[in-house]
This record gives sequence, C-alpha cells and structure tokens, in this order.
Amino acid sequence: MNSTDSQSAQGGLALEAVGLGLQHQDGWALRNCAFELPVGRVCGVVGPNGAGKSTLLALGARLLTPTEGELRVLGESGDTPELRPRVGFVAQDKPLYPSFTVAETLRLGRELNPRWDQQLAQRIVDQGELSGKARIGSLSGGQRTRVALALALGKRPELLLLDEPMADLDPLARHQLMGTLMAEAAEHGTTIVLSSHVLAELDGVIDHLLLVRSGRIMLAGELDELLDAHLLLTGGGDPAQLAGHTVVESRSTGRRTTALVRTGTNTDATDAWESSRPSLEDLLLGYLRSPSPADTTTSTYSEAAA
Ligand SMILES: Nc1ncnc2c1ncn2[C@@H]1O[C@H](COP(=O)(O)OP(=O)(O)OP(=O)(O)O)[C@@H](O)[C@H]1O
Repeated sequence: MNSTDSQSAQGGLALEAVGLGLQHQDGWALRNCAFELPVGRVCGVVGPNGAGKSTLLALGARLLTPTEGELRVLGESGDTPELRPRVGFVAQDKPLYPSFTVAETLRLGRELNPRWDQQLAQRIVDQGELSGKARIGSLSGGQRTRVALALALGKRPELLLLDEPMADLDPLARHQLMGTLMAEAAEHGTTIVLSSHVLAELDGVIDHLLLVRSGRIMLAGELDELLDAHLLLTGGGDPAQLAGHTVVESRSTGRRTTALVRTGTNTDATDAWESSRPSLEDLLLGYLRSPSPADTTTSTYSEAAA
C-alpha cells in the first residue's frame, strides 16, 4: 500500500483526483486534473459557465466514468455498492419523480437509505411550509430544491455533492438551508462540496476552494492558505517592480495599477505599493480574469506556486 492509499483508507481524503479527465464527443470537459480534498471540509467549486464543475461533481457521484485517470471518493476507486449510501448528490436540475407527493418522496428516501434521518428530512420540508400531500410536479423550482436537499441530507451521507444548490432559492430559504448544511457539517463532520456562481454565498462558508477553468484545476487548497499566499497590490509604481512575485492579473486605470500576485520571496519589491490580503472575491476574480489556463495550467495550487 503506498502513502496515498493509506491516507485514503484512513478516511483522510474525501476526494482525490489523479490525472483525471473526461472527454465528450466534442472535446474534453476536464483534463489532467489533480487535487486532494480532506474529509470534513466545506469546499466551494467555482468557475465560469462550461468550466467543468458539474462534470466534476457527477464524476464524484459516479454518474460519469473518467476517460483517463481517476477520482477516488472516500478512498474508493470505483462505483462500489458500499460507497453509494456514503455519498449524497443534488444535481443542478434536481431530478425527482413529478407524480410522487412530498411525503412519498421522503418515504422512498427512507426505504432506500439505511441511515435515513426522517426527522432532519421532515424538518427541512416543514421549514418551507410544504404539504406532504403536494405533488412534486406542482412545486416551484425553489420548493423542489428544498425537497431534493431534504432527500440528500436525510440520507446522512459522509460526502454531500451539491451542484448549484442555492440557485433558485429565495434569500430566506437560502440562508436557512445554508445554516442547516453548516450545522450538519459541524455536527457530523460531513464533507460538503458545493458549486456556485454567487461568490457572496460562499464567503464565510467554505474553508476549501477548487477553482475550475476550461476543464483545468487552476487553484485547489485550504482557503486561508490560498489567501495568505496572495497579495492585492495597488499603486502607481512600475509593474516591473513586481518581478519578485507571480502576477496573476493586473489592471491599470490612469496611473494606478491593481495587481493580484502570488507572493514570492522578494517582498522588498512591493514596498512602494499598498498591499492587502485579498478577499475571496478578489482572489477568484483575479484568477478568472487572468490569461487562459489552456496551455499553462498546473494541477494543484502547490504545483502552481512552485
Ligand atoms: N452531455 C454532454 N455532451 C457533450 N458535452 C458536454 C456534455 N455535458 C457537458 N458538456 C461540455 O462539457 C463542458 C463542461 O460542462 P459542465 O456542465 O461540467 O460545466 P459547468 O462548469 O458545470 O458549467 P455551468 O456553470 O454552466 O453549469 C462544457 O464545455 C460542456 O459543453
């Protein structure tokens, strides 16, 4: 058993991608991805439309099979019967049986899942004031999302994969359900991986980040470490002074330049600049605006920083 196997077997890693790629007829949705997500983290998956976020989550849920490489889930390489009850997945389109009532949907969850938590699932449904007799097909998009989250959380998975879970929820429901998710993570150590385009929704919630762009992992790691390793610099200095750092992205308006840099060893070079720790939004926008990763991407933050 190599060191990676033993770490996974001890439950150290919820996800571990090695040379992961998924090819569709038209091209690669993900290519050469490598990252590790330790158990117990709340991980945000961020990236532009078409970046590969849903593909990554569907690979984790074993709805897709890699074309190359692998994505180990809770230490398991393939789609084993033992893995299924341990992983919950809410897809972007929240597929549920439209002819079932809410109560029948929860009953199905109870019958299919050995660790089913009826109280939790029922509480999530009740908070949305949904009648057990209502048919799924008659619910609004946000109400269906609530039922889908009740099903996924009621399963009591060790790993919860959520593809844009909050997109069609009203602000109160969003706040309520995010609170329930965080309480779940804190109480049971559930690993939560959620994709979102709403950066404000992730701020203060996630402690791990995966930034996907053009099918590549641009950044992966603990959020605090990533933020600590970058600086947001503002000034009228010569951008050539930033040579001691790796400039992720810079913009100039008039004589002022703002640059997001990965800090290097030569910090004297930036004395002439105002510097601050970037916010999550600064970090994400900087990387999303930076030149295309297609030819230059490295697979993990630590490699990228090397
Ligand atoms: N079934 C499919 N057949 C062919 N190509 C596909 C299929 N599903 C996804 N793709 C392509 O794979 C790439 C990644 O798609 P994916 O849905 O994973 O992106 P995403 O980051 O989730 O996007 P969004 O933010 O818009 O949901 C895109 O180029 C998309 O066109």
